[in-house]
Amino acid sequence: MIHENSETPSTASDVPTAGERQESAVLDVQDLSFSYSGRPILESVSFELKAGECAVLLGPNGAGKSTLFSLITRLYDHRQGTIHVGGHDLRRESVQAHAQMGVVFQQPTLDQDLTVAQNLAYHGALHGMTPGEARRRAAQQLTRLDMQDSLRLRVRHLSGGQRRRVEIARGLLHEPRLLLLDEPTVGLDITSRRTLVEHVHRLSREQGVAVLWATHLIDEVYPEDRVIVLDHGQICADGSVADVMVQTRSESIGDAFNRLTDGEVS
Ligand SMILES: Nc1ncnc2c1ncn2[C@@H]1O[C@H](COP(=O)(O)OP(=O)(O)OP(=O)(O)O)[C@@H](O)[C@H]1O
Repeated sequence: MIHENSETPSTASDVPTAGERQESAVLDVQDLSFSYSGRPILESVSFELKAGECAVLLGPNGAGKSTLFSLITRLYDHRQGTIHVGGHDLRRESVQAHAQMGVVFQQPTLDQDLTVAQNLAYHGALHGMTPGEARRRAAQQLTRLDMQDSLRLRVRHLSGGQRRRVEIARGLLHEPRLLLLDEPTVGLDITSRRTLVEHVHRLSREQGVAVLWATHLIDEVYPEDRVIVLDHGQICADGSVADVMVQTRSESIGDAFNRLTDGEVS
C-alpha cells in the first residue's frame, strides 16, 4: 500500500488530535468499512481532503467508489468508521454536514420539464434561500460554468454536457465546501468531457472547494491532482500523480494504475 506522508510530525505534541484534524479537513473519512449482506465492499478506508484540493478517486468498475459516495451522502448508513464533513460528524450532525456538501450523482437528476432557473430555484428553496438569493447565486454559478445564457431553457433542450454543468451549478448553489462527483462524464463525448473536467478544476482552484471526483478514466486526471486509488474496497495508493508514479516505478500514471489494479483501469 502506498501512502503519501509529506509532513511527518516530529514530536508527539505535533500530532493533530482527532478534533483538530476534523477542523482542518473539509472531508475526513477514517477507518470506514461497509458490507452488503455480509460481503465486504469497503475495508478500513481512510483519507482526508482539504479546502481547494482536487482529488480523483480512481478505481475499476466494482471497486466500491459509488458505495463510498453513498456512505458520504448518507444514502446508506455506516456502522464502522467515521465520516466528518466540515468538522461535523455525519451521523450525529447530519444536517450541518449535509449543508457543507454538494453532490453530482452518476445518474442525472434534473427535472427535464422545468427550466434551468426553475430547477435551481427549487434547490435553493430546499436550502432555505429566498427566491432573490437563489436567482443571484444561480446567475453567479452558471456564469462560472459558461452557462449564463441557459436560465430560461428547458433542461430537455440542453446537451448532455450542458446538463452536467447545470448539475454542478446546482451542487454549488448553497456554497458547500465539498463537491462530490460520481463519474459525471459517463455518456459524454470527448469535447464535453474535457470541458467538464476543465471547469471543475477551475472551480476548485478559484472557489477553494474541496473536490472528490470518482472515475475509472485515466485521462480525467490532471498532473497537479491528488489521486486516491481504490481497488477491491481498499485504498492502494494516495498521493500526487508524481508520487504515485515514482512509488510504482511507472512511466505514466496509466501504467501506475494498471500495476496497482492488475490492468483493470482503462
Ligand atoms: N445494492 C447492492 N447490493 C449488493 N451489492 C452491491 C450493491 N451495490 C453495489 N454492490 C456491489 O458492490 C461492489 C462495489 O460496487 P460500486 O458500485 O460501489 O463500485 P464502483 O467502483 O462504483 O463501480 P462502477 O465504476 O461500476 O460504478 C460491486 O461488487 C457491486 O456489485
